[in-house]
Amino acid sequence: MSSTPVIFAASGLRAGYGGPPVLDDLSLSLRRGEAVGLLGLSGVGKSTLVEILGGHARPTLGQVTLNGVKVTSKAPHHRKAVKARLRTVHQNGLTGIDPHRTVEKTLTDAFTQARRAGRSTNSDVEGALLGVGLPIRFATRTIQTLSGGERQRLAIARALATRPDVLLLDEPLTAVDPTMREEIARDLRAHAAEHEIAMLVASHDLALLDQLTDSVHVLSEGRLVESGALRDILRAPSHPDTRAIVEALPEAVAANRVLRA
Ligand SMILES: Nc1ncnc2c1ncn2[C@@H]1O[C@H](COP(=O)(O)OP(=O)(O)OP(=O)(O)O)[C@@H](O)[C@H]1O
Repeated sequence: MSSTPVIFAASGLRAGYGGPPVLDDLSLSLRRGEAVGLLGLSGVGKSTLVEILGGHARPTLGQVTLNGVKVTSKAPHHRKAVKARLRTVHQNGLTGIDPHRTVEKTLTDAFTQARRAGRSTNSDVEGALLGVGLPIRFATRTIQTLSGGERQRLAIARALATRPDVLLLDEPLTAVDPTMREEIARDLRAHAAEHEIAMLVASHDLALLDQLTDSVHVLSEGRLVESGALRDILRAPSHPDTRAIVEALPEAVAANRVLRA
Protein backbone atom coordinates (compact mmCIF):
# COMPACT_ATOMS: atom_id res chain seq x y z
CA MET A 1 0.00 0.00 0.00
CA SER A 2 2.87 2.41 0.74
CA SER A 3 3.87 2.34 -2.96
CA THR A 4 0.32 3.26 -4.01
CA PRO A 5 -0.07 6.97 -4.80
CA VAL A 6 -1.76 9.37 -2.39
CA ILE A 7 -4.87 10.66 -4.15
CA PHE A 8 -6.58 12.56 -1.36
CA ALA A 9 -4.92 14.83 1.17
CA ALA A 10 -5.90 17.27 3.89
CA SER A 11 -3.32 19.49 5.48
CA GLY A 12 -3.33 21.90 8.39
CA LEU A 13 -7.11 21.85 8.85
CA ARG A 14 -8.54 24.15 11.47
CA ALA A 15 -12.29 24.46 11.92
CA GLY A 16 -14.89 25.22 14.53
CA TYR A 17 -18.18 26.89 15.26
CA GLY A 18 -17.08 30.14 16.90
CA GLY A 19 -15.72 28.70 20.14
CA PRO A 20 -12.49 26.75 20.58
CA PRO A 21 -11.50 24.98 17.37
CA VAL A 22 -12.99 21.52 16.81
CA LEU A 23 -10.19 20.64 14.38
CA ASP A 24 -6.75 22.09 14.92
CA ASP A 25 -3.88 21.61 12.47
CA LEU A 26 -5.19 18.25 11.35
CA SER A 27 -3.65 16.49 8.39
CA LEU A 28 -4.41 13.15 6.78
CA SER A 29 -4.11 11.40 3.45
CA LEU A 30 -5.57 8.46 1.60
CA ARG A 31 -3.86 6.29 -0.97
CA ARG A 32 -5.75 4.84 -3.92
CA GLY A 33 -7.90 1.97 -2.67
CA GLU A 34 -6.98 2.49 0.99
CA ALA A 35 -9.75 2.05 3.59
CA VAL A 36 -9.28 3.99 6.81
CA GLY A 37 -11.52 4.27 9.85
CA LEU A 38 -12.08 7.31 12.04
CA LEU A 39 -12.75 6.70 15.70
CA GLY A 40 -13.37 9.18 18.47
CA LEU A 41 -15.55 9.96 21.43
CA SER A 42 -18.91 11.57 20.78
CA GLY A 43 -18.68 15.25 19.86
CA VAL A 44 -14.97 15.12 19.10
CA GLY A 45 -15.40 16.37 15.52
CA LYS A 46 -15.71 13.32 13.24
CA SER A 47 -18.71 14.65 11.30
CA THR A 48 -17.14 18.10 11.12
CA LEU A 49 -14.04 16.55 9.58
CA VAL A 50 -16.04 14.44 7.10
CA GLU A 51 -18.04 17.49 5.97
CA ILE A 52 -14.84 19.47 5.40
CA LEU A 53 -13.09 16.61 3.63
CA GLY A 54 -16.10 16.24 1.34
CA GLY A 55 -16.05 19.97 0.48
CA HIS A 56 -19.45 20.55 2.13
CA ALA A 57 -17.99 22.95 4.70
CA ARG A 58 -14.93 25.16 4.60
CA PRO A 59 -12.10 25.06 7.13
CA THR A 60 -10.82 28.27 8.67
CA LEU A 61 -7.33 27.18 7.74
CA GLY A 62 -5.83 24.42 5.65
CA GLN A 63 -6.90 22.68 2.48
CA VAL A 64 -8.20 19.44 1.05
CA THR A 65 -7.15 18.16 -2.35
CA LEU A 66 -8.24 15.31 -4.59
CA ASN A 67 -5.65 14.39 -7.19
CA GLY A 68 -4.05 17.75 -6.47
CA VAL A 69 -7.26 19.73 -7.08
CA LYS A 70 -8.80 21.68 -4.19
CA VAL A 71 -12.15 20.09 -3.36
CA THR A 72 -13.64 23.57 -2.91
CA SER A 73 -12.34 24.81 -6.30
CA LYS A 74 -14.96 26.89 -8.11
CA ALA A 75 -13.63 26.21 -11.61
CA PRO A 76 -16.51 24.42 -13.41
CA HIS A 77 -14.41 21.53 -14.78
CA HIS A 78 -12.90 20.96 -11.33
CA ARG A 79 -16.31 21.06 -9.66
CA LYS A 80 -17.73 18.48 -12.05
CA ALA A 81 -14.78 16.15 -11.58
CA VAL A 82 -14.70 16.52 -7.79
CA LYS A 83 -18.44 15.96 -7.52
CA ALA A 84 -18.24 12.57 -9.20
CA ARG A 85 -14.88 11.45 -7.85
CA LEU A 86 -15.40 12.43 -4.22
CA ARG A 87 -18.63 11.25 -2.62
CA THR A 88 -19.92 11.60 0.92
CA VAL A 89 -22.51 9.45 2.63
CA HIS A 90 -23.69 11.80 5.35
CA GLN A 91 -24.71 10.71 8.82
CA ASN A 92 -28.37 11.42 8.04
CA GLY A 93 -28.41 9.61 4.73
CA LEU A 94 -30.05 11.44 1.84
CA THR A 95 -30.18 14.98 3.15
CA GLY A 96 -31.19 17.62 0.63
CA ILE A 97 -32.86 15.20 -1.80
CA ASP A 98 -36.42 15.84 -2.96
CA PRO A 99 -38.48 13.31 -0.93
CA HIS A 100 -40.81 12.77 -3.92
CA ARG A 101 -37.99 11.65 -6.19
CA THR A 102 -37.99 7.96 -7.06
CA VAL A 103 -35.18 5.61 -6.21
CA GLU A 104 -34.55 5.01 -9.91
CA LYS A 105 -34.30 8.75 -10.68
CA THR A 106 -31.94 9.22 -7.74
CA LEU A 107 -29.61 6.62 -9.22
CA THR A 108 -29.95 7.67 -12.88
CA ASP A 109 -29.11 11.27 -11.89
CA ALA A 110 -25.93 9.95 -10.28
CA PHE A 111 -25.08 7.95 -13.41
CA THR A 112 -25.61 11.09 -15.52
CA GLN A 113 -23.38 13.08 -13.19
CA ALA A 114 -20.68 10.44 -13.57
CA ARG A 115 -20.86 10.49 -17.36
CA ARG A 116 -20.67 14.28 -17.44
CA ALA A 117 -17.49 14.04 -15.41
CA GLY A 118 -16.07 11.56 -17.90
CA ARG A 119 -16.44 8.50 -15.65
CA SER A 120 -17.41 5.26 -17.33
CA THR A 121 -20.50 3.80 -15.71
CA ASN A 122 -22.79 0.96 -16.72
CA SER A 123 -25.98 2.76 -15.54
CA ASP A 124 -27.23 -0.47 -14.04
CA VAL A 125 -30.01 0.50 -11.60
CA GLU A 126 -30.75 -3.09 -10.63
CA GLY A 127 -27.09 -3.89 -10.00
CA ALA A 128 -26.69 -0.72 -7.92
CA LEU A 129 -29.68 -1.67 -5.78
CA LEU A 130 -28.67 -5.29 -5.38
CA GLY A 131 -25.22 -4.16 -4.25
CA VAL A 132 -26.83 -2.69 -1.14
CA GLY A 133 -29.39 -5.45 -0.67
CA LEU A 134 -32.38 -3.62 -2.18
CA PRO A 135 -34.56 -5.50 -4.70
CA ILE A 136 -35.39 -3.96 -8.09
CA ARG A 137 -39.02 -3.37 -7.08
CA PHE A 138 -37.70 -0.48 -4.96
CA ALA A 139 -36.86 1.44 -8.17
CA THR A 140 -40.33 3.00 -8.41
CA ARG A 141 -40.59 3.91 -4.71
CA THR A 142 -40.12 7.52 -3.66
CA ILE A 143 -37.49 8.51 -1.12
CA GLN A 144 -40.13 9.50 1.43
CA THR A 145 -41.50 5.94 1.53
CA LEU A 146 -38.15 4.38 2.44
CA SER A 147 -37.23 3.36 5.95
CA GLY A 148 -34.15 4.86 7.61
CA GLY A 149 -32.04 1.81 6.83
CA GLU A 150 -33.24 1.69 3.22
CA ARG A 151 -32.34 5.36 2.80
CA GLN A 152 -28.87 4.70 4.14
CA ARG A 153 -28.46 1.86 1.68
CA LEU A 154 -29.67 3.99 -1.21
CA ALA A 155 -27.27 6.75 -0.14
CA ILE A 156 -24.41 4.27 -0.46
CA ALA A 157 -25.68 2.99 -3.83
CA ARG A 158 -25.98 6.57 -5.09
CA ALA A 159 -22.45 7.41 -3.93
CA LEU A 160 -21.02 4.33 -5.65
CA ALA A 161 -22.99 5.04 -8.84
CA THR A 162 -20.60 7.84 -9.83
CA ARG A 163 -17.57 5.52 -9.63
CA PRO A 164 -15.81 7.71 -7.08
CA ASP A 165 -12.10 7.63 -6.30
CA VAL A 166 -12.82 8.55 -2.69
CA LEU A 167 -15.82 7.67 -0.56
CA LEU A 168 -16.39 9.34 2.80
CA LEU A 169 -18.87 7.56 5.06
CA ASP A 170 -20.21 9.03 8.29
CA GLU A 171 -21.95 6.36 10.42
CA PRO A 172 -23.27 4.86 7.19
CA LEU A 173 -25.25 1.88 8.48
CA THR A 174 -26.58 2.89 11.90
CA ALA A 175 -30.21 2.31 10.89
CA VAL A 176 -29.54 -1.06 9.28
CA ASP A 177 -29.94 -4.25 11.34
CA PRO A 178 -26.70 -6.04 12.27
CA THR A 179 -27.16 -9.02 9.92
CA MET A 180 -27.81 -6.85 6.90
CA ARG A 181 -25.07 -4.46 8.03
CA GLU A 182 -22.48 -7.21 7.83
CA GLU A 183 -23.61 -8.25 4.36
CA ILE A 184 -23.63 -4.69 3.01
CA ALA A 185 -20.24 -3.98 4.56
CA ARG A 186 -18.84 -7.10 2.91
CA ASP A 187 -20.21 -6.10 -0.50
CA LEU A 188 -19.03 -2.52 -0.07
CA ARG A 189 -15.54 -3.64 0.85
CA ALA A 190 -15.38 -5.95 -2.16
CA HIS A 191 -16.69 -3.21 -4.46
CA ALA A 192 -14.19 -0.68 -3.11
CA ALA A 193 -11.33 -3.15 -3.54
CA GLU A 194 -12.37 -4.02 -7.10
CA HIS A 195 -12.62 -0.38 -8.16
CA GLU A 196 -9.73 0.86 -5.98
CA ILE A 197 -11.94 3.30 -4.12
CA ALA A 198 -10.30 4.94 -1.11
CA MET A 199 -12.64 5.09 1.88
CA LEU A 200 -12.75 7.01 5.13
CA VAL A 201 -15.33 5.59 7.52
CA ALA A 202 -16.28 7.53 10.65
CA SER A 203 -18.09 5.28 13.10
CA HIS A 204 -18.51 4.16 16.68
CA ASP A 205 -19.25 0.68 15.36
CA LEU A 206 -16.00 -1.21 15.86
CA ALA A 207 -17.24 -4.36 14.12
CA LEU A 208 -18.04 -2.25 11.06
CA LEU A 209 -14.65 -0.54 11.14
CA ASP A 210 -12.99 -3.91 11.50
CA GLN A 211 -14.85 -5.21 8.48
CA LEU A 212 -14.47 -2.17 6.24
CA THR A 213 -11.05 -0.71 6.97
CA ASP A 214 -7.36 -1.59 7.01
CA SER A 215 -6.40 0.86 9.73
CA VAL A 216 -7.96 3.54 11.90
CA HIS A 217 -7.17 7.03 13.18
CA VAL A 218 -8.33 8.23 16.58
CA LEU A 219 -9.47 11.86 16.66
CA SER A 220 -9.13 13.85 19.86
CA GLU A 221 -8.69 17.51 20.73
CA GLY A 222 -8.74 18.50 17.08
CA ARG A 223 -6.07 16.09 15.89
CA LEU A 224 -5.36 12.51 14.98
CA VAL A 225 -3.74 11.24 18.17
CA GLU A 226 -3.33 7.55 17.39
CA SER A 227 -3.25 5.51 14.19
CA GLY A 228 -2.81 1.87 13.30
CA ALA A 229 -4.58 -1.44 12.88
CA LEU A 230 -7.84 -1.43 14.86
CA ARG A 231 -7.04 -4.63 16.74
CA ASP A 232 -3.59 -3.34 17.77
CA ILE A 233 -5.08 -0.08 18.97
CA LEU A 234 -7.77 -1.85 20.99
CA ARG A 235 -5.24 -4.25 22.45
CA ALA A 236 -2.83 -1.53 23.54
CA PRO A 237 -4.47 1.92 23.44
CA SER A 238 -1.98 4.70 24.08
CA HIS A 239 -4.18 7.80 24.21
CA PRO A 240 -6.62 8.43 27.12
CA ASP A 241 -9.56 8.79 24.68
CA THR A 242 -8.74 5.46 23.07
CA ARG A 243 -8.50 3.90 26.52
CA ALA A 244 -11.93 5.35 27.31
CA ILE A 245 -13.32 3.82 24.11
CA VAL A 246 -11.83 0.44 25.01
CA GLU A 247 -13.09 0.63 28.60
CA ALA A 248 -16.62 1.37 27.36
CA LEU A 249 -16.66 -1.70 25.11
CA PRO A 250 -19.23 -4.32 25.88
CA GLU A 251 -17.67 -7.49 27.23
CA ALA A 252 -18.38 -9.41 24.03
CA VAL A 253 -16.25 -6.99 22.05
CA ALA A 254 -13.54 -6.83 24.66
CA ALA A 255 -13.41 -10.62 24.56
CA ASN A 256 -12.91 -10.32 20.81
CA ARG A 257 -16.15 -12.03 19.97
CA VAL A 258 -17.45 -9.16 17.84
CA LEU A 259 -14.18 -8.52 16.04
CA ARG A 260 -13.91 -11.89 14.37
CA ALA A 261 -10.65 -13.67 13.80
N1 LIG B 1 -23.63 23.72 13.68
C1 LIG B 1 -22.96 23.67 14.84
N2 LIG B 1 -22.91 24.76 15.65
C2 LIG B 1 -22.21 24.74 16.81
N3 LIG B 1 -21.53 23.67 17.25
C3 LIG B 1 -21.55 22.56 16.49
C4 LIG B 1 -22.26 22.50 15.25
N4 LIG B 1 -22.08 21.28 14.71
C5 LIG B 1 -21.32 20.60 15.59
N5 LIG B 1 -20.99 21.36 16.65
C6 LIG B 1 -20.15 20.98 17.78
O1 LIG B 1 -18.86 20.61 17.27
C7 LIG B 1 -18.36 19.49 17.98
C8 LIG B 1 -18.05 18.38 17.00
O2 LIG B 1 -19.27 17.89 16.47
P1 LIG B 1 -19.30 16.67 15.46
O3 LIG B 1 -20.72 16.44 15.09
O4 LIG B 1 -18.33 16.92 14.39
O5 LIG B 1 -18.76 15.48 16.39
P2 LIG B 1 -18.79 13.91 16.17
O6 LIG B 1 -17.46 13.39 16.60
O7 LIG B 1 -19.22 13.59 14.79
O8 LIG B 1 -19.92 13.46 17.21
P3 LIG B 1 -20.82 12.13 17.28
O9 LIG B 1 -19.87 10.98 17.44
O10 LIG B 1 -21.62 12.38 18.52
O11 LIG B 1 -21.64 12.09 16.02
C9 LIG B 1 -19.38 19.11 19.02
O12 LIG B 1 -19.02 19.70 20.25
C10 LIG B 1 -20.67 19.73 18.49
O13 LIG B 1 -21.54 20.08 19.54
